[in-house]
Amino acid sequence: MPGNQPTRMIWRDITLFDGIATLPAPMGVIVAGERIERVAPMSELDPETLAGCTVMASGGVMTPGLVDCHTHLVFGGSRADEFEQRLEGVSYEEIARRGGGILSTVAATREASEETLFAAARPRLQALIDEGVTTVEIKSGYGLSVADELKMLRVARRLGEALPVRVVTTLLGAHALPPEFKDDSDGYIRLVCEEMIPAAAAEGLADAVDVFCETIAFSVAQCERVFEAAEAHGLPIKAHAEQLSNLGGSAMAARHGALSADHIEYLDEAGVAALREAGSVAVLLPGAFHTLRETKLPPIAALREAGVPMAVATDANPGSSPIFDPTLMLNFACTLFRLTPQEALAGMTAHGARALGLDDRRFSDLALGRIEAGAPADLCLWNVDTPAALAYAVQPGRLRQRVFNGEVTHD
Ligand SMILES: N=CN[C@@H](CCC(=O)O)C(=O)O
Ligand SMILES: [Zn+2]
Repeated sequence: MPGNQPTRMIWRDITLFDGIATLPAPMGVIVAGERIERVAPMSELDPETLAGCTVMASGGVMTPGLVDCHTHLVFGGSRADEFEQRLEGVSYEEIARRGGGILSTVAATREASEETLFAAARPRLQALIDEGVTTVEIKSGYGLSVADELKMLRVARRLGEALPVRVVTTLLGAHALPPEFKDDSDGYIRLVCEEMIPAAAAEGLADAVDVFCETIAFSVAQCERVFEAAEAHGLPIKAHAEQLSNLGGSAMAARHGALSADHIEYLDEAGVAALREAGSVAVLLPGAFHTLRETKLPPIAALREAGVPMAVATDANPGSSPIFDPTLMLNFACTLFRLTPQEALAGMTAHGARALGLDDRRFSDLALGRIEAGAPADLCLWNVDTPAALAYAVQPGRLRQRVFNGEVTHD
């Protein structure tokens, strides 16, 4: 289909999940060029309008292209051995303290050339695309030196040029303490602030800056320094916070206007209030919760009550979430976190886009994650009866058509 597709296309008689709510069939969606031109019940589309359109499909469930707003899919090596250790009872934190975990991926990533990293990441990203992802965030964080972090970000950018997907890059220099700074974590934070962030900004390689605020990573004060450096370079911020303990990293990030606080199993009431006040998104990562067999649930009811938007993402990475399947995450978000299927879908569309600043809120006028007139035509048509069925069954292969920026890429 790519190359010779019609200029005006209609999907007719569909059930529509528009990013927030379900509009029952029969709805029609008209795409002209790269944008959505019209979204309306079929009864409101007159014969003249329909006559100028090529019918791409009749029936089915349409959603916005999925937005996976939290991944670490560029990395070297594998951590299958640690998976085995965890099955023998060694905890994620203990593995990290022994110098494994993130640091073992850092060693393999430093070792790998840009080419090797690109070749390894490409099929991982393709797996997400084949299950409906049209926008993906990719973090650095396994380089932990200026050169290696930039190398990772370059690979992420190249992936976005090579494949039909929007790639948003995030510099995660403050992910773990590299061995050469073993006894000098403040020294490493200085490197992140004074060299890494300026270098990534100068080369235009980072769309945002992230930190890992945790007892096994960096303190709230250190993360705040990173945020101040990001702000000085005009880069939006986000945080891995309250994953394994409650340090108050989310509230601090919210005070700095963070796009999102991610993981947040240990988020307390004050943290929920801070996210609400800042308009930050709570990014839920059920893949990590599942893989690490966590027991502390994120405060879903409090977030819901406060009206904090909840996003859902794969967290695809070699350690805590080696899962490259977005629709499985919809299911996990419901079964593990008790989101409704509609909330889970909004989490991987409209709210996922907001967690990246791509919802026309502050950093972009793209309005991704929504099916509405004027928005970029990133769409998925699914072989399911209802939007909820996408979260209900764990069944890859239900994507019938995928439209990226007005181009049909899967048919
Ligand atoms: N929490 C910190 N960072 C990653 C894990 C990375 C890893 O274990 O390699 C996460 O989002 O889960
Ligand atoms: Zn992460």
